[in-house]
Amino acid sequence: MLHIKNFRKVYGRYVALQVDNFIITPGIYWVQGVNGSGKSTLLKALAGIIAFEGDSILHQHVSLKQQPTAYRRLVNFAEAEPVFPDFLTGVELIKLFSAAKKAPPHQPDYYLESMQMTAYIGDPVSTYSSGMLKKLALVLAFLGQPACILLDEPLTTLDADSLPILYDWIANQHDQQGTTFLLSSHQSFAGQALPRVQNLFVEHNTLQSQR
Ligand SMILES: Nc1ncnc2c1ncn2[C@@H]1O[C@H](COP(=O)(O)OP(=O)(O)OP(=O)(O)O)[C@@H](O)[C@H]1O
Repeated sequence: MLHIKNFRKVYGRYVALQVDNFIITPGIYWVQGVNGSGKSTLLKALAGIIAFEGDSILHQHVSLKQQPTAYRRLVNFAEAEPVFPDFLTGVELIKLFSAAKKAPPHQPDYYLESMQMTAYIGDPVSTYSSGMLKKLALVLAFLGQPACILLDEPLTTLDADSLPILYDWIANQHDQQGTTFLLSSHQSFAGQALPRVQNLFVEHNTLQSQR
């Protein structure tokens, strides 16, 4: 359960997003909103990547503001358009994230094999296509034992073969670990392969469960 409390994000004088009190119960959520509505702002803030007023509290006691390290170990995030230092290889990034997230040994192997990434994962990320970078960002977001995984525009740049694999990862992680997912998109959800998806809307500079 994620409790968003007295949330306010301003860019200069512009109030991009305000969420007074919102509880996200365990589940898989499709966070929908038009371009510029504030989806990335919400996910980055909840991931602890950008500063905001208010707090995000996991499981009623792990506060992003009070226990930032513990919170960030439990809340994983993949950017819409991931950027990594060019000179690092996928393997090095996986090692870095595995250490930070305390991932069990060999946890990445399943993801790398199922998304057919083993042939290039040892290469520098400067040689990756946008889809290859996206897959790497998705693998990194599953490392450790996250209570919550935030995926910003997870479907963009993924090829048709990779989509059902990602849906399998999400469904298995949710069923086996109880991980909550927030998946943002400007489109309606159309992935029948993923059951029990609930809708959330970022509209009118706030987060709501109904239009
Ligand atoms: N760093 C920033 N500085 C100033 N304004 C920003 C910044 N980042 C976002 N904004 C503004 O905040 C609002 C929300 O942006 P955000 O990127 O969160 O939207 P989004 O819903 O993710 O959009 P998209 O679907 O196009 O990715 C927009 O009006 C945007 O112009």
